[in-house]
Amino acid sequence: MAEQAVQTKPAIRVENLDLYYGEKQALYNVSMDVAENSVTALIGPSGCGKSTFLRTLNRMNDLIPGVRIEGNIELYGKNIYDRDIDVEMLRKEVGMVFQAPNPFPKSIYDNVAYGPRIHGITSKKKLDEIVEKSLRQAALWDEVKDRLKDRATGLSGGQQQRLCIARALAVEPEIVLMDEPTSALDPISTSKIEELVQELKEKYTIVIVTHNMQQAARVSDKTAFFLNGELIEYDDTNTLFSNPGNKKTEDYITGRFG
Ligand SMILES: Nc1ncnc2c1ncn2[C@@H]1O[C@H](COP(=O)(O)OP(=O)(O)OP(=O)(O)O)[C@@H](O)[C@H]1O
Repeated sequence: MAEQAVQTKPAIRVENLDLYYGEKQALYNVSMDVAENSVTALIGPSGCGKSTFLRTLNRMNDLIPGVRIEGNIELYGKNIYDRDIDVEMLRKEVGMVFQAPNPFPKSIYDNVAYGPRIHGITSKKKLDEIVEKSLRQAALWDEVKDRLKDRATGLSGGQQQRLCIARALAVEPEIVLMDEPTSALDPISTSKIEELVQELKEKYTIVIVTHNMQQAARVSDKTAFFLNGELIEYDDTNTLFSNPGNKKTEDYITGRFG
């Protein structure tokens, strides 16, 4: 019997996605599959729709008045825009890390324990375990283990961003969305986050918006190039950067515009 190729289901499947802010269309017929345990980078010039697209994946655009979405987004085969979707649960499954580190004005411990507490975990022992595990996963534990009760806002910018990653991981998401997570950070903190992204894909599926093409090339398995709300090219990162299939991609990655 002929050997059959193993078909792995994508973690995320986007089909024919259009998004409008009022009258203005910001995404045009975007389709994309994202494989589990991979890093996907979204690149493109300012205003091309990268952040808008990222936010559709955990329905963060729902919070913006006048947004209209057509098309389908499935997470493990389930349409996340179905009526019966619990958006709170969706955002637990699909965590998010933002451009500027935004820890709560609470202790380091309470920042990480925040999500688990909201989801009903009260046992001190269990919370201690989650806090330690999440901080370890975010490569921050050793730096903060002796000052968990200190205020998070006293950490450096890079540490705050790793804390925000730990906070996102504490509720055990499947997918982590990152919107330019290093744009406010110095080069050393940036490389720490980049290393971390590589480690995290063992357990999580990561979609990251970046302005920095070198960063996309360093951290991602697949890259999606957006222009004026359209997905122009989506391919293995090596292929997209070394042998782009579209002239517009080539012009962008060689710095002809952007
Ligand atoms: N809340 C909003 N209301 C109306 N229009 C918006 C809103 N957010 C974004 N847009 C518009 O949608 C388009 C895509 O914006 P988006 O922020 O997704 O692009 P981007 O590629 O992430 O840009 P940048 O790299 O500058 O963050 C732009 O034309 C932008 O002006």
